[in-house]
Amino acid sequence: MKNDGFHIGQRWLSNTETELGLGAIVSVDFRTVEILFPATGEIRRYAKNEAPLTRLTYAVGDRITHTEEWQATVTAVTEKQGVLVYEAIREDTKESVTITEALLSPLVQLNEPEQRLFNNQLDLPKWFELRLQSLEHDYAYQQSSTIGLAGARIELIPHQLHIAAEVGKRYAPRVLLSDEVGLGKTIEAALIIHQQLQTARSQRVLIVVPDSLVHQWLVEMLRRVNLHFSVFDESRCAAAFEEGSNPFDDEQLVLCSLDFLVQHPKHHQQAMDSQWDMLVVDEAHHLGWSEAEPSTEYLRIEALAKVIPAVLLLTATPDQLGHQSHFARLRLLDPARFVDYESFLAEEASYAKVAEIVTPLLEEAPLTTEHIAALRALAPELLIEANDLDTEIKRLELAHKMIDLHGTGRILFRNRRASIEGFPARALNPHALNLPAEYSAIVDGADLSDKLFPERHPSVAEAWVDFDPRVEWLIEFLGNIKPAKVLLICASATTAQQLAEVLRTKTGIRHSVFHEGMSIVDRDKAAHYFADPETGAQVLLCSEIGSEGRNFQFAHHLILFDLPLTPDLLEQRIGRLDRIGQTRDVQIHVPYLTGSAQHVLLDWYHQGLDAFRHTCPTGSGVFEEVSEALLTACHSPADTHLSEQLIAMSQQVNTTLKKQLDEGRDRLLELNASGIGKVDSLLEDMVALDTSIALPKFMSRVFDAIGIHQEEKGHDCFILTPTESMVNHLPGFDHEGMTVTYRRRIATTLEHVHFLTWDHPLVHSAIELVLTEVLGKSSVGFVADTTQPAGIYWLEALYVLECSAPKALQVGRYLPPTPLRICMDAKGQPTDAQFDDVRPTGKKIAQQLVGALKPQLEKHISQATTLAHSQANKVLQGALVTMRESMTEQAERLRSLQQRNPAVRDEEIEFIDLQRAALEKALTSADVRLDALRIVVNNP
Ligand SMILES: Nc1ncnc2c1ncn2[C@@H]1O[C@H](COP(=O)(O)OP(=O)(O)OP(=O)(O)O)[C@@H](O)[C@H]1O
Repeated sequence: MKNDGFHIGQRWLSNTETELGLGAIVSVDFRTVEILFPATGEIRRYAKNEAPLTRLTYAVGDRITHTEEWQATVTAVTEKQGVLVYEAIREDTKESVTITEALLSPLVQLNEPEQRLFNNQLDLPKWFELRLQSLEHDYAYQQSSTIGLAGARIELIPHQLHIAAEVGKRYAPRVLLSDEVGLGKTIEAALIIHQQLQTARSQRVLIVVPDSLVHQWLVEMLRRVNLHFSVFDESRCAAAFEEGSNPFDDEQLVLCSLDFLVQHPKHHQQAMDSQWDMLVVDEAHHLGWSEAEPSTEYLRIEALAKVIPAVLLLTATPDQLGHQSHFARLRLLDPARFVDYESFLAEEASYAKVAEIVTPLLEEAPLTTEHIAALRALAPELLIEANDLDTEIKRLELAHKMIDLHGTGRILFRNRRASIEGFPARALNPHALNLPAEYSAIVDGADLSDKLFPERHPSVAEAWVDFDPRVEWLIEFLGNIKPAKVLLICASATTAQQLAEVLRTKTGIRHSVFHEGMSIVDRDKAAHYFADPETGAQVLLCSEIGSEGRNFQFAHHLILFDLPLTPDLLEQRIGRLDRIGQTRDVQIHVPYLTGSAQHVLLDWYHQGLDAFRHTCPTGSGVFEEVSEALLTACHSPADTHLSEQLIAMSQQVNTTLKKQLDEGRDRLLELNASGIGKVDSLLEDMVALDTSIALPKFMSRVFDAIGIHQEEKGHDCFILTPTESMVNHLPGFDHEGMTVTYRRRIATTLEHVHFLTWDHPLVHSAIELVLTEVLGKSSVGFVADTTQPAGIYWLEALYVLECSAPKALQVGRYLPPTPLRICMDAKGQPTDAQFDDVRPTGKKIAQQLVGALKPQLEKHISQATTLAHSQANKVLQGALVTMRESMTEQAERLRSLQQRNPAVRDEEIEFIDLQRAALEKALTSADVRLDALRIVVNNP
């Protein structure tokens, strides 16, 4: 619209102070114009011929906002005495209205790049780069193999990364993480949760752990992956229950104890009623099950697992409560795959055969006709064709399918120490002591518990500490070994407390206790006191609850004051010290009373299973086979013949079971986990990210642009503080100042330092800030290219291909917001020119340039938009292909399973088909939006 001068009532924008909003002319005289900016209440007076103002005019189809804050769409524009009058349709009431420009809202902000460009709302050219880089980095991040993994404050340990990457990228993963004790299941779970959250595959996570591990999990989640979980217990839930609201609905990330859910059915129901994406259960061996008598623990978790799509169960000793319970947990994870215990046992018996058939698929040698026949016979439902085997990738895929359908499934992950290097050794130090006469009558009785733990018999309730030689041995041992830290584990809380009392009254040894009779807070205080390297306790006296999950690897001496009856529990106890992070050999001390039932156990573990010096993965299997002989030997410890028989039998069973495991289950797990080169490339990506300077460089520009001062502090650390010109509130930024590092090594040693990675919330909010600001949507800048004529110009147009869909569809896994940069030269030809150092031009020159080039620029923008659409179409087609492949694979797996198992319901397959249709619809509705424009002029 033609502008024939200033008139009262017209609306103008300031070119220099865009934050003033839309101004209204309040007076005009011969030489000056006065303008009021109602949004800020400020008045400016300018010389008419150089006023830095741009008239805001709308065209038919534009959306305008009235001072009363309703919106309308313009249908016609007329002018009366220099003031524009808009005919429009109100969006809310659909009425036709007439609005003079004086009634436009002063809070107008021009969002569209073209609108801003041609209304002189120009920003510094660096903001265009920041927008482009933010979009590009975010896109690369969404597509990266390291998403959710790179930002964890951990050492890069391959077996953990492999599992985390494999599981974390799945949609609603349901798996059993079953690494041997202390290999990092908690860390793996943290990585998976983090990855699922970062990719928006999950948003609400419920973690359930034993009482004694609540605090440790809370701290690990925060420390390792920056996730703040809320601890739920009776006190937190009771009040809300009274009010009738569901407290679980208030938080996204909740941590509670299994005991809490078992003790409080009403809170369990509340947890059931809240909608979770992921359930994590640690020490899942507590979920005991048998056909006749499933435990309450099992039933509570089973109920949750039925309504929560993703489930992670963690246990190092899946057979601890028997093999049936292990089966039940697998069935809980994948009811379609694991149908009944009998067929599971039969299937397990044929694992070795499956492994034998699958192995050649993973090798380069050609398959024989016998092999192909064997494959077909084993898996007739897969209808294997010769061309299913003609490339390495197809063979690998088939191998995994076979393992999934006929082997351990895709849901069981187990890393073994045997295949991981670098663990220190374990040494057994048995300390033989005489059986005191005071125990004679007790151990001669019929009760096995009395024989194993005579000190717990009521007749010696208080007195045993005075005559049991283990007590004196303990005092002497602690004195000799001082100041080395010692963890002592015994079966009962009373024993631990009584030993503590002796240490308190008879010695000056600093000690602490850890047992189920203490509150969670007191237990954590005790563990903390033990961990303190300077002034802490020398010894921590634990009941059995100290044998699970806790991290005590800073100590190198473990006293087993008594021995548990099952090998898995022994392994859990030793695992407190023998775990990742242990720097020395673990010394296991067993003070035992000669000729007692404990003596039998010691010999059995040591000679029958070699379970002290090495992890014994077959322990529970041997126990099931020889338990009768073991109990008989414990009942008659004096009969050395019984013990010898027991040991010989155990050795034999152990050898057989080990062979079966090696050839069967473990071989399959190994084949499944091998991933062939997968983890190597992931590790390379992680190391490349760790050493890349892209993030520090980008963040330093972002901090600079948004007004955060970054000062180098030494040790690869920086201090961030706000400057006076900080443009906006940045979520996650501490205005008191914060210390950050980009180095993993620093982050894993200095806990107070924030580890800035592409995963870090501060990096995300900085990117979001850049992209939600209008800054940078239009700009003009100079480059100095002496090889090109002066005055030549380019138009850079930045588009984003994006699609909106319900969050639950997680459409971002196929099509994250995708930036498309199109550059046009002055002749209207697309070019791949890139500009590194674009300088500001000064506002006035920029406006003149835009004014002069407007007709050409409009043409270039329309050409660029056509190009962007065609590029976007290619990207979209790629996304559709990937989505269809992945959905087809999921549906096919269920169809294959359905042929063997009628428990797979048609609805499950239909659900996948429905999802595919919804994704198809969402993806095809993806559209391209213009995000920013920059004019670059050569001015050498
Ligand atoms: N990648 C890692 N970087 C640094 N520390 C690690 C890493 N992995 C594990 N750890 C540390 O090693 C110890 C054992 O790890 P974690 O607790 O995850 O093992 P776990 O398998 O869950 O143990 P358990 O079988 O006893 O439950 C912990 O102290 C943990 O913090």
